[in-house]
Amino acid sequence: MEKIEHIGIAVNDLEAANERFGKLLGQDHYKVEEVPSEGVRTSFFKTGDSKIELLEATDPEGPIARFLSRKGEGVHHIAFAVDDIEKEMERLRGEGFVLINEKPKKGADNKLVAFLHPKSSNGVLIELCQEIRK
Ligand SMILES: CC[C@H](C(=O)O)C(=O)SCCNC(=O)CCNC(=O)[C@H](O)C(C)(C)COP(=O)(O)OP(=O)(O)OC[C@H]1O[C@@H](n2cnc3c(N)ncnc32)[C@H](O)[C@@H]1OP(=O)(O)O
Ligand SMILES: [Co+2]
Repeated sequence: MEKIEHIGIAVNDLEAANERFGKLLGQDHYKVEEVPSEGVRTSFFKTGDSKIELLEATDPEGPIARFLSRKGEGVHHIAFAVDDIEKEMERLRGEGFVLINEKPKKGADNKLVAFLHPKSSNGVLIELCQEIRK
C-alpha cells in the first residue's frame, strides 16, 4: 500500500456537501463524476497527497443508499493507492482478507478499484485503487 488515496464520505445531497466541504477546505471540488455501476455520483477535493471523495447515492438499492439508510451520513471507506491491484489482491487473499469483488473494476477518477469486506479490517471498508495507465 503506497498511501491513502482518498477517504470516502457518504452524503445525502452532493451539491450541499460540495458547498460545505468547499468552505471547510477553502477550495472547490475538482470534479463531479457519476459511476453508474456503483450507483453513485462522486465529487473530489485534493487534500495534499490524498483526496476527499464525497458520495451521493444514485441507485436506491446501491451500497451508498443502503449505508445512508442504515447509518446516515459519514465516513464510508478508506482507499489506498496500490501499484499493481491484481498482485495486491492476491497478497491480501493470501493473508486471509475477504475481497468483495473477484476482479478489479472501473472506479472514479481514472482508477481500477477493489474492496475488502469490513469484517476483514476491523469494521472499516477498505478500497484498493490503481491508476489506469495510458
Ligand atoms: C467505485 C467508485 C468510487 C471510487 O472510489 O472509485 C467508490 O468508492 S464507490 C463506493 C461504493 N461502493 C462500495 O461500497 C462497494 C463495496 N461495498 C459493498 O460491496 C457493500 O457496501 C458491503 C459488502 C460492504 C456491505 O453491503 P451489504 O449490502 O451487505 O450491506 P449491509 O448494510 O447488509 O451491511 C453488512 C455489514 O457490513 C457493514 N457495513 C456496510 N457498509 C459498511 C461500511 N461502508 N463500512 C463499515 N461497515 C459497513 C454493516 O454495518 C453490516 O455489518 P453488521 O455488523 O452485519 O451490521
Ligand atoms: Co472510493
